[in-house]
Amino acid sequence: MALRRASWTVDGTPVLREVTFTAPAGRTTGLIGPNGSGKTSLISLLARWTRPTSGRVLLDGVDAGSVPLREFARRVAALEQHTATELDLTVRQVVAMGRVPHSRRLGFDLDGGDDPVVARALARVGAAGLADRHWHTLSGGERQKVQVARVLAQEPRVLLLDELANHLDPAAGLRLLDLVRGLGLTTIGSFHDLNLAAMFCDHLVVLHRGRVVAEGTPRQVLTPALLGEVYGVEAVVDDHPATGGPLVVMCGAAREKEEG
Ligand SMILES: Nc1ncnc2c1ncn2[C@@H]1O[C@H](COP(=O)(O)OP(=O)(O)OP(=O)(O)O)[C@@H](O)[C@H]1O
Repeated sequence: MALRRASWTVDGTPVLREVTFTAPAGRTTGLIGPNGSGKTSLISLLARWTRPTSGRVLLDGVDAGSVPLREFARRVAALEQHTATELDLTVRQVVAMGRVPHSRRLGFDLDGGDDPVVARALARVGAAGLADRHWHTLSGGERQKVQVARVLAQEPRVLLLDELANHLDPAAGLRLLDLVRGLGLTTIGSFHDLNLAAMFCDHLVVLHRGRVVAEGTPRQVLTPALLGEVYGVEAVVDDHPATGGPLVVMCGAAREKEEG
């Protein structure tokens, strides 16, 4: 999946500015950048929840907007940062929603009844025991796992993950990221935790005020100079003792510049 000079402007305010990058096929691309830099907005463009004001979103080399929606949903699955909390559905039904693009009938079996893909997806994220629970009774971390099961049930080729590690304890976050990486899909995810991004991504794209300001491997991108410029932090970048990749150690935040 790729963006070519994609911009998104809301009420005259540019949120994304001429963003261009290609997510390597079958690899994990991490979007990083400070609060408000445009990560969620970028995922929204890729997921077709919003349209670029100018520029293009490409899926397999063609304009993503020209791919019929059902076909698009068979190829691309997205995990939102905030999912509705008030759904009156069981967990199995939520995961079964991932099967909608594959259903031949109009409508679909909301119970996900005998669909083995639904059961398998729940088992893969360690949430089989939650299948009959009501969605609105789940904790934040349990919801996150169930949403991952939903996107797995969609059997996509491209995965878009906005803050996958949100709400998850360290072990649960690492397990889900391991699972996702092991799928070998083209994955694009946003991260606040730079060390998780470094561990799980082959490629990083750094956003700052809606622009791409750096791109490359975690080792190329995560430098003290870039972290200072983009995040306003003093940081040391060491070698991770387990992965051999970069390990970011925050030493302090520079004073915030006053607006105006
Ligand atoms: N629908 C909208 N209307 C107006 N402004 C918006 C809208 N969506 C996003 N923005 C603004 O665009 C900017 C980028 O927001 P976005 O949510 O993409 O950033 P982000 O990098 O995901 O931030 P965070 O790390 O805080 O989640 C922010 O200043 C936000 O207020």
